[in-house]
Amino acid sequence: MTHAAIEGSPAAVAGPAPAASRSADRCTNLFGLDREQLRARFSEMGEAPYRAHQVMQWIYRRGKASFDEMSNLSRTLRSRLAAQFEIRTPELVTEQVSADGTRKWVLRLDGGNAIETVYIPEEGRATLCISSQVGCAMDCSFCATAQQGFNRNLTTAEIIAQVWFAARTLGGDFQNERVISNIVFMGMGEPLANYGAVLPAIRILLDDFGFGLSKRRVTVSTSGLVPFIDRLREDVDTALAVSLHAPNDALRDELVPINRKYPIAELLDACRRYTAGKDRKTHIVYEYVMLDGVNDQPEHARQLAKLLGGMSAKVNLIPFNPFPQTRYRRSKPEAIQAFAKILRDKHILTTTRKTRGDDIDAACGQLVGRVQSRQKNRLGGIPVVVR
Ligand SMILES: C[S@@+](CC[C@H](N)C(=O)[O-])C[C@H]1O[C@@H](n2cnc3c(N)ncnc32)[C@H](O)[C@@H]1O
Ligand code: SF4
Repeated sequence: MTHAAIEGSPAAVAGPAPAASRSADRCTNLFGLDREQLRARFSEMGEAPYRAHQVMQWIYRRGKASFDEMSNLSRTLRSRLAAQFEIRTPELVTEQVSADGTRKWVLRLDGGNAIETVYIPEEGRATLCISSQVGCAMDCSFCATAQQGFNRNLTTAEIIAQVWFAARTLGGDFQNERVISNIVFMGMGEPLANYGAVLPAIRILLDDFGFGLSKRRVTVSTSGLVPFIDRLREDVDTALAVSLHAPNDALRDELVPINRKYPIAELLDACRRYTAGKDRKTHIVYEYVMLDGVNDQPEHARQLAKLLGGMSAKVNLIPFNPFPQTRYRRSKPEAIQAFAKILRDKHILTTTRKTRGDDIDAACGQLVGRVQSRQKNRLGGIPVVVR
């Protein structure tokens, strides 16, 4: 086992290459291959690359997971594909449906781990919240996932399988119905700490699923891994949400320990680079969990307004979602309103997140899945990714 510190090159935390990219694998899970990778595999097999596109259409536009059903491919090709590839659909452990229609699925992974995926239908949109890691090593003090520790990165295939599973379970036609209009990497884990698997997953979401997701409808939420914010902009430039949660370094060091590595000034510089040259309406959403008596005072709101003044920013206040053994409490509604008013008076676009699915522990930060043999590790107080 080696320990890769967050220090240094992005590759240090990108984790191992997803299984899907190791072309020597005998049975590659097709959920893990983006268009270019699949075309390359078809070329290696001596098959016309356009066939790769046909296969992807069966999987991501028609929701099929069996080669037998791919009727525009010859019998010979279908059996060659079955010998080299698999389409491994996830195994459902439990499904819970909230009074507000939110659905939470616990999906089993190899090795006894399980992750959680949440579907949130709302007026005019339907958001799927997906996981990127089993647990999380970032150790934010107010997050239930952090309490689980970190086990491993998800592969691209495991990320994509969540979306495919949700679309199939919701019973929609992948092509014609907007069963899923938005995807947010806000489930278990820090997506930018698993960049090597998350990037191809984003490409598959944008290029191949039939929902017609634009990059504005895919949101990567991060606790602030600065080098990867820059990489994301260069590579796919999706919508970005930043978990800020505090207006000064002293408090953020305590709530979001990665701040000790990438303090607020560095983080906001990366955010400025992310929005540079874009339409002013392209905001970064700054998430701010409202913790009673901790970060919810008028002084905090004034500091936050000063910090974000002049930036393409929208603040999303998230009422804290409690979990067993937490030391925090949710801010009082009056405190949240007063906080929002201070920001709005300073012309900062501010919304308060409606808590969804909390009766089934499916709200932000409540996802725990099942994390086997936790390997959370710390180096000088900075969480490290273990691989
Ligand atoms: C679980 S995280 C996953 C994405 C990424 N790791 C991040 O921190 O942005 C998604 C969002 O939930 C927030 N969150 C975590 N724990 C929470 C809690 N107990 N109550 C409300 N929001 C929480 C995070 O701060 C973040 O904004
Ligand atoms: S808030 Fe995000 S980064 Fe922090 S521990 Fe939870 S999942 Fe990880």
